[in-house]
Formats: sequence, structure tokens, C-alpha cells
Amino acid sequence: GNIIKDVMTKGELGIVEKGSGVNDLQTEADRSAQRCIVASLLKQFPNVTIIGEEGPHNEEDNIPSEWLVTDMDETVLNSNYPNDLKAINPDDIVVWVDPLDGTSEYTQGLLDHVTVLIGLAVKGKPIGGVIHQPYHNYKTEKDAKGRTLWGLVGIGVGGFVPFEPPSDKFIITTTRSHSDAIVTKALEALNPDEIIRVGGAGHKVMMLLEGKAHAYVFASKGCKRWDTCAPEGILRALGGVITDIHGRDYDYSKDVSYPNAQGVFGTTKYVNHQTLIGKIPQDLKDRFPY
Ligand SMILES: Nc1ncnc2c1ncn2[C@@H]1O[C@H](COP(=O)(O)O)[C@@H](OP(=O)(O)O)[C@H]1O
Ligand SMILES: [Mg+2]
Ligand SMILES: [Mg+2]
Ligand SMILES: [Mg+2]
Repeated sequence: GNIIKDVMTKGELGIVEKGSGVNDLQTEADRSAQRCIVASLLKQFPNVTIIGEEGPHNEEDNIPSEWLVTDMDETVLNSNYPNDLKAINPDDIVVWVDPLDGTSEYTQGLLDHVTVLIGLAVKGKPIGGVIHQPYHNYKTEKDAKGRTLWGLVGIGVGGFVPFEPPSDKFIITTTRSHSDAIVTKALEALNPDEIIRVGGAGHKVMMLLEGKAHAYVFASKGCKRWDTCAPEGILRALGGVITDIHGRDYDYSKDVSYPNAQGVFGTTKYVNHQTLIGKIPQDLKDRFPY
């Protein structure tokens, strides 16, 4: 989070167009934050697979020593772990890293949409994650420090207070910078009372976690596993779920292809996931074949 803020303060974003579509940018903040996260994780967990959005890591990467994060969260470490979590083999773990989620919004100065996502998948299932929001409340609080939300299935969540969304209306959150006719059609089929358009998969799932929306719907193949792993891990710790628009789980094992090519459909536990999936017309679903 500090690296992302430092790059913005210096003002030299070093924007590169990644070329896989409209609004697919990378900045110096994406690159540096990924190097920090990957090097810090590898130092303590050399045997787990780590996959980051900004490409494979270089074993010889010498990051500035002050970037290496070595401390751990005592509240999490002191938790009472369920037995199935105690016996995990490092070979079964994949950490999905999105060093800066909401890059479009970052470059446009919509800074509170930005998050850092570190997701934990075990045997292909997203079971936990961390969402760091470096610019939380930055407009209203002087010296705002950002915040870190976490969740682990079987243990719970921390860093925020879960809220139930309003029971008298139905609110969907979706993309603000990657919309198209199909994305819109899927939203119309669900007939929401309100649509909240914000940047980043992390930010949208925070809307679900904090009761600002009931569902996150994105009928597009634009999101990748690193966008959804961490948010999904936390959402699942609260009884919610993310699937594709057919209602099937994504596989987060190390050998999968990265795109969430059948769309993103996330819900809180307060609405019926399969009932909502059932409202998406079949011809629209057929646009997202396996
Ligand atoms: N058509 C597309 N092409 C490339 N990336 C896309 C995309 N649609 C969504 N994404 C990625 O999915 C994440 C959430 O998108 P959105 O804010 O539109 O909901 C963003 O992650 P990054 O900012 O980490 O790249 C965004 O780039
Ligand atoms: Mg990106
Ligand atoms: Mg992302
Ligand atoms: Mg990113």
C-alpha cells in the first residue's frame, strides 16, 4: 500500500498498455507492489506457488530491503485452526496476487477504488484472502492509513465489520470501466433497484462484505483468477460465494488458464445465488461456453 502511495505522490506512473483490450494498463505501482509481495512471500514460504498478475517473478530480483515484509498478524496466527487447515501440503497451495486492483481508477485519481489482493487457494478452492485498501477514507481523514480486510474459511474475518445489505431493495455492483452490451443485458435481466459502478473486483466484493450491495455481476470474460481469489476467499468465510454466470465454481489450481472466461457472479449469503443465476437468459449464458 505504501509503495502504491509513493508512486502516486511522486507522480511518475510509468503507464504501459498491456494490449489485451481497452483499459488494460500497468503502472510502476503495479510492478513494484508485485515485486514486494512476491519477494516477501517467497522468503517465508519458498515452497508455495505464487501467481501474480504482472507476470512471472525473477528469482534474482533484489528488492529494496525496506520493502521486505516479515511481520505477521498475531490475531490470525493465534486463531484456532480447523484440522483440515493444519495439515495442508505446500504443494496444494496457490497464492494469487493482484498487486493493484483497479488500475484504471488509480490512473484516473479514483483512489479509494484501489485495492491490493492476496488470495489463498488450497486444492483449487479459494479459502482465504487479504484485501488491503491503501486509500480508505483518504478524502475525509487526514493521515488516513488505509485498512486491511482478511478472511479464512473456518476461522472468520477481520479488519472490518460485516453488514447485512438492505432487505427492502436489491442492489448490484458492477464494473465502471469495462462495460459492454452483454454486461448491461445481464444486469437488466436481474432487475435491480440500484446499480453501483465502482472499479476493481476487490472494491466490489468489499461492497458485498459491508452490506452495500447484494450481488456482484460481471457478464464478461475480462476478470482473471487474481482478481477474484482473495475477495472470494473472504466472501466465502462469511457464507457468500463467487461462481461463473452458469453458477459453477472456478478452479484456482496452479495449472488453470487465468481468465474467468465465464464471467463473475458473486452473492452474499442474504440472497439465493442459484435463483439469481436462473434469471440470466440462456442465450446470454451461451455466449460464455466452456
Ligand atoms: N476487458 C478487460 N480487459 C482486461 N482486464 C479486465 C477487463 N475487464 C475487467 N478486467 C480486470 O478486472 C478487474 C476488475 O475490473 P473492473 O474494475 O472493470 O470491474 C481489473 O483488474 P486490474 O485493475 O487489476 O487490472 C480489470 O483490469
Ligand atoms: Mg491489470
Ligand atoms: Mg485486478
Ligand atoms: Mg491488477
